[in-house]
Amino acid sequence: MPEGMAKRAEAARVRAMFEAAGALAVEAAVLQPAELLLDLYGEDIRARAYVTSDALRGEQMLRPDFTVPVVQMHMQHGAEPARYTYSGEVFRRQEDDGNRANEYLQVGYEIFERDAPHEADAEVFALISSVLRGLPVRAATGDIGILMAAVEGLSTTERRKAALRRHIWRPRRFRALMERFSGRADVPASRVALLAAEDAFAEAGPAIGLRTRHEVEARIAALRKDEAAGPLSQGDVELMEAILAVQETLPNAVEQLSDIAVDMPAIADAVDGLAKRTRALAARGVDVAQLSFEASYGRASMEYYDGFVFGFYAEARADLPPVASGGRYDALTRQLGQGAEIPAVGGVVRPGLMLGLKEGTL
Ligand SMILES: N[C@@H](Cc1c[nH]c[nH+]1)C(=O)O
Repeated sequence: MPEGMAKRAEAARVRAMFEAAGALAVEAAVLQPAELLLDLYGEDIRARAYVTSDALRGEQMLRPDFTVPVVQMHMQHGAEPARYTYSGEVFRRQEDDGNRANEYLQVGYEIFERDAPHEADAEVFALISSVLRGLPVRAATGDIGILMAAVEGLSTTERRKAALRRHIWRPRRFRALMERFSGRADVPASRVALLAAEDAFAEAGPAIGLRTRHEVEARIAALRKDEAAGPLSQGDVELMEAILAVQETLPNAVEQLSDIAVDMPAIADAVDGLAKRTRALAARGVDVAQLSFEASYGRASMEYYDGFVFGFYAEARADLPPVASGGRYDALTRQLGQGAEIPAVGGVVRPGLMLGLKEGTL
């Protein structure tokens, strides 16, 4: 059988498994409205989407995934509980590695469910595990919700928290901000001079930028306020570092994070959610004692994730993209919900990679 057909047959087989688990099969257009949807993916995908323009419809993009169009479709028809499956190509530019496909098949499963989010998380993970059973893959898990709660729990200004929240997805930038806010990195001399100046405009020369004088003044005022807020405490910095360093089997991670939560109560609910998810996974037969959890995992993927995140990787081929991946995206349903929202979680598998692993042709 030609390779493309074999992949399609594999995709159909997986989709049938997702339908058997209770999902309704849906489709999404290949061309999606970029102006409306592209920002929801975050920086990485925004840079990698194929965007083109259309005189009638404005900017269009080749769908970079199905989750966003499926959420949009679901929220247009109310926000009731539902389960969906889909199968088809997604398109992402590859900038660094020419061997990685820029067009490939995904088969996905999405759950919209109000009650017991940990049960829905476990359902998606266990279902995808069962689809991959027998293949040489290992799983990795994380939880973006714990990082978001940790940022929320810092004793600092709302402005600094917002900056850290935005950069959860850019670990190096996040670290640099933590250093700056804690006073460990020097403030650039030009910034010190600007903030100390009696009249910041005195030696500024003529206005040549696009910002108005009023906007520049507002920015300087915000920077002064930020400086006056004082540094993040050493304790906060250490707690954040301790969280980011958690890399353990799932039960040990729950234990470590519970210890940290004693000193940072802001993460207690999120850690409780992790403990519940761990029990729900075990109840579905997942060997949680062998499952790895990394607090920093998932910080480079879709920026719509805000809770559980996971991926399955070919054991002997660290160079390959994940064979399956997914996560929770509650806030995305609110962003597309026109006032409505419903917690949601899902994941995809790549039938092309599954087949390659099965046949040893990767
Ligand atoms: N859409 C995600 C996978 C996913 C599905 N549901 C949740 N996450 C991706 O393409 O990477």
